[in-house]
Amino acid sequence: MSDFLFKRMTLIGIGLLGSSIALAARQKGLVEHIAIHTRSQATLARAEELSLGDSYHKDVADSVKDADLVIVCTPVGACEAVAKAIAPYLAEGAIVTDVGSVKASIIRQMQPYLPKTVHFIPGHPIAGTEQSGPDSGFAELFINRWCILTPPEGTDAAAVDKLAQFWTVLGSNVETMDANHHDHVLAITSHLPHLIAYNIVGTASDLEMVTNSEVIKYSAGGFRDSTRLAASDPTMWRDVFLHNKEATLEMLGRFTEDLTALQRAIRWGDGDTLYELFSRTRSIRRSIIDAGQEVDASDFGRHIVEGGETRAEQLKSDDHKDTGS
Ligand SMILES: NC(=O)C1=CN([C@@H]2O[C@H](COP(=O)(O)OP(=O)(O)OC[C@H]3O[C@@H](n4cnc5c(N)ncnc54)[C@H](O)[C@@H]3O)[C@@H](O)[C@H]2O)C=CC1
Ligand SMILES: O=C(O)C(=O)Cc1ccc(O)cc1
Repeated sequence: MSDFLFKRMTLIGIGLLGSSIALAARQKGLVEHIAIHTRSQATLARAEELSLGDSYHKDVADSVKDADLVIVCTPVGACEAVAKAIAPYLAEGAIVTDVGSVKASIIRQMQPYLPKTVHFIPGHPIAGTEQSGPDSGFAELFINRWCILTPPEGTDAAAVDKLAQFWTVLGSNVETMDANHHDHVLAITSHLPHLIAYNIVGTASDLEMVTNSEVIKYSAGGFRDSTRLAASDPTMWRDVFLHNKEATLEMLGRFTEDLTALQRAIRWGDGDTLYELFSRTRSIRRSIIDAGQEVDASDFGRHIVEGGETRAEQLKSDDHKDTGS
């Protein structure tokens, strides 16, 4: 009997998430063989240079043959095409999962094409950085992070347990959730913050009275910390918003109303409203830090930034500075 949890893991897409899974699964001895397919020949060649897998496949059908675990690590918008392409070649009993940042759309895109003989269990590791591509991966990405599984009704419980075990060994805390609920939660905790970061950079770059070089020069005044997410991959985030349209628009509507209330308070010199909100939000933000969600495994992969501090160190010291009343 082998000790491997899976004999052959196929990764479709080998960017930040795919390469991190490859490195972590190898480090933990979870899989015997790692097969890699990705759309671009140059990326596949780079994955091979980095020795991320054991076999590299131009042909997606070829990559999934005999796999007992298939993880789709492409942008969300590619998942329907991937499901169509792999469906006829999947081994009976294989677990097919993904890492996409939205979940209901993944089920709509993939489930109709996948045979009933496989276990389809959508997943989302809430773990990442603003980097992308096969060079950006690192084995510690998933440590102490949540991984949400959204198995459709009727999914085999033993298969869900086996996939949960995979993520647990990679260091994650696993939770199962309804896909629609996932999409609402992530709309506010992840998708809206990214949209705001993209927007604030866009607004700043369009200003006539402030130059781009001034924005860069004086970015320590809040701009840098609040806009890191705007460096994230444009294809990935285009797909997230197109595929989590309803929940994002709902959260954006709420956000816009609240922002209008703040605009009003500033216009009318209503300091009490501003003070009350800022006090409440400060204590919420501090409780997130206290819960240990801020300085996380993804900081292992971050580049050292100016001044020799990592993002984690910066955040720690910034929070420290913040403690005055
Ligand atoms: N970047 C992040 O922080 C996180 C991303 N995710 C999700 O993980 C997925 C992948 O994201 P990243 O790894 O960051 O993206 P990435 O841009 O680093 O990598 C995507 C990979 O997919 C490949 N690809 C694109 N279309 C393809 C197709 N049709 N067939 C095969 N390969 C294709 C690309 O060549 C690339 O290798 C996305 O769905 C994203 O929503 C989930 C958690 C965190
Ligand atoms: O860089 C960050 O802080 C992120 O928020 C990474 C991230 C991006 C997308 C996800 O679905 C989950 C995590």
